[in-house]
Amino acid sequence: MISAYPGSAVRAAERPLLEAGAGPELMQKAAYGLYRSAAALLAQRRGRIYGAAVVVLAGAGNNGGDALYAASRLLARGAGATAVLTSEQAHPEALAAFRSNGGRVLQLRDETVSAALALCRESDVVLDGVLGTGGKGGLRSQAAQLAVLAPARLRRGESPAVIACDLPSGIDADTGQAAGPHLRADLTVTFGAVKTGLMAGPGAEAAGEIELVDIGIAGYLDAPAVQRLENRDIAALLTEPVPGDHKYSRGVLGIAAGSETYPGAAVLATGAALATGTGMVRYLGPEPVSGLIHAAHPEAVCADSTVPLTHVQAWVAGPGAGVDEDQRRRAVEAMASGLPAVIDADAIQAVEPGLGPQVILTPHAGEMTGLLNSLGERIDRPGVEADPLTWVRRAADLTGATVLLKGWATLVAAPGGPVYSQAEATPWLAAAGSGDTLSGILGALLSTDRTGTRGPGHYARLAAAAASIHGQAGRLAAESGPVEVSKLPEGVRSVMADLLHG
Ligand SMILES: NC(=O)C1=CN([C@@H]2O[C@H](COP(=O)(O)OP(=O)(O)OC[C@H]3O[C@@H](n4cnc5c(N)ncnc54)[C@H](O)[C@@H]3O)[C@@H](O)[C@H]2O)[C@@H](O)CC1
Ligand SMILES: Nc1ncnc2c1ncn2[C@@H]1O[C@H](COP(=O)(O)OP(=O)(O)O)[C@@H](O)[C@H]1O
Ligand SMILES: [K+]
Repeated sequence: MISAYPGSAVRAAERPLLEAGAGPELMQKAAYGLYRSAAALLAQRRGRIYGAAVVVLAGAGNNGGDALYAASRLLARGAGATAVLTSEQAHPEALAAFRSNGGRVLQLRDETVSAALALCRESDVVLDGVLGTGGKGGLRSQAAQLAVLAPARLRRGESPAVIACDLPSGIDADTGQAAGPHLRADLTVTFGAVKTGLMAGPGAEAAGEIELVDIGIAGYLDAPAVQRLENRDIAALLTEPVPGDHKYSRGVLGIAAGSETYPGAAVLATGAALATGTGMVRYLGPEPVSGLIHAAHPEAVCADSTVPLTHVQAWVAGPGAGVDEDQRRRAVEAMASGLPAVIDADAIQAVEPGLGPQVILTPHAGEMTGLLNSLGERIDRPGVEADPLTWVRRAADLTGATVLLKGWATLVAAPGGPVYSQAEATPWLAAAGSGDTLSGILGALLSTDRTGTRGPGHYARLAAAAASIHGQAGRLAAESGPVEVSKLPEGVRSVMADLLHG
């Protein structure tokens, strides 16, 4: 489990140590961790550190100090380094150490911006030490022009690799918002604790990989604000059949999805649920859709019945439901059933406040915007995308349901409770029908759930697990080319096999 804390909480945890005079020691620990990561990356890419070209973007504060000290260590191993100072001030001791190890300095001004960008582009690694947890708003003045730098992962290039010191400069350490221009990284080396701003929204997109450097403040932190499940956490949530099982005891999933207009959604959700290991799918919907489901998945049991007359352990309602009135009624019945229920796509329009955490809403940003406005908030889609952490919490609190907000980092909030962020996905998953498979995966996890846990956050954990399995299946599929959503269940089966037996 990865735990993340707002930048403000990390600063508060550091305070007693700073007051006790441990500031320089903390900075050396941070800088050493940054140096180690940069050295490993350089060794991997070019075989050795000697002769590497390093650029440090250094702001006025301690973030610049960390980056300058890290670069000093690279200088000591034979790298060449230039510090681009984005402010008239720089951390004095760190800059002195950098100079005395042979580092060159370029003051960023209007007339040196293009030289600075050229230096970055010709370098092997750029250390972003412009702003850290002390940053307010986006990059300003000439530093804003550095935001055009694209990390190697976004250019499919070898160099320069961009390493963010603590967090990408210009990103809000608490929310992940980008109030203005910001830098983007291949790797973020973060100090003391992962910041929540690296787990959500623009911050998650800008961070790249995340590495945590322990600087000895863990004992001063309270409960995390956001968590991320790792595979061992997900494995602990999964249920395997045991010798005495029969199809009903393994868990039956009811799926009320698809319509004459959008029949495929039901096929995709069913396929994904079966690949995740539900014992049985009972499908409710119109005959033409049942026919397609039977053709693709003969094991599914289909009827044109109602939710109360159908015996299952969990529901999925909404994918591809369109304006089908029967499917809408089934979604409302599923929400009222008291059973775990995934409410997706068109069914989200039927949501009313007063739900319980066993109801899991799975909007994308557009559906989230509609939901929030129907609940009295005034927010547009760009507003949701800019600060998804705030809005996913708000939606959970307003509805009483668990809310999963899809995106590059998928966020899950339990009402009044924990928040999870999963970022295993690939942008190849931004494809029609991809969300339908996510609801099938989540439905299957809910139907087979035998952990016996019903405490706060349990449904959020299962939803986070589903998002991770979906994301990992997408990554696996993308290894052999563009993702064909109808083939995604094959990836889901492999990911499940690894989780269960890996
Ligand atoms: N406090 C500590 O104990 C430790 C802090 N560390 C590092 O220190 C960082 C925090 O350092 P600071 O508090 O000095 O803050 P920062 O280095 O994040 O930046 C603060 C400076 O930038 C200016 N500034 C703020 N927003 C700006 C903007 N939008 N455009 C231009 N200038 C802006 C401020 O006026 C101030 O001079 C952490 O992120 C981390 O990298 C590490 O050395 C570990 C220990
Ligand atoms: N840029 C992205 N990077 C990674 N995953 C993404 C991205 N955009 C969307 N996804 C994922 O793809 C899925 C898309 O779901 P959704 O928009 O509901 O699709 P549909 O309604 O067509 O089935 C979600 O799981 C979402 O998290
Ligand atoms: K930074």
